[in-house]
Amino acid sequence: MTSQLKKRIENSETHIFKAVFPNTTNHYDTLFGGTALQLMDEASFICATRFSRKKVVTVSTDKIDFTEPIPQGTLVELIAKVVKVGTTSCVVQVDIFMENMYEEGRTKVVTGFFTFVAIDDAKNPVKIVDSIE
Ligand SMILES: CC(=O)SCCNC(=O)CCNC(=O)[C@H](O)C(C)(C)COP(=O)(O)OP(=O)(O)OC[C@H]1O[C@@H](n2cnc3c(N)ncnc32)[C@H](O)[C@@H]1OP(=O)(O)O
Repeated sequence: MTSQLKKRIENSETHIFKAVFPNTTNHYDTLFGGTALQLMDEASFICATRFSRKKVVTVSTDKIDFTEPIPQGTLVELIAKVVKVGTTSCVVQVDIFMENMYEEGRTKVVTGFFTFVAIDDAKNPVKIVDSIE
């Protein structure tokens, strides 16, 4: 991988923080799974867009495991990073980290992989980056 491509990947790493307020939780007072998926899709979309600076669409997501509940009143950070670059596609890894508001330290609770394809105005796949120098 060239240094320019590495720089592009580094610059497009995307971080989003959220407070787990009651409007995002389920009847167990933990973050609703569908909300977590929506946040992950959004973070990965922003990352793929900033990486390519082109129109991108989600073509696929891999299996996503919810290894720990995320209680109401915690803070979460989503970190999205390009981990694979294809011809017209790229794969973005999204991790969700959970932390207590009043304690240092955090735990990785969810990981997912999202594949995006760059498209033109006619919705046909185009190169994800114009030239990989
Ligand atoms: C941001 C949003 O909300 S998007 C909304 C949800 N997403 C959509 O509506 C997308 C709907 N899907 C589509 O329009 C089409 O499937 C497209 C444009 C994404 C791809 O069209 P295709 O004809 O499948 O393209 P094609 O076969 O040339 O594949 C394009 C790339 O996608 C990859 N790809 C296609 N299907 C998959 C898949 N299921 N999993 C992983 N990668 C895939 C291919 O490997 C290829 O990558 P590469 O060029 O880096 O090697």
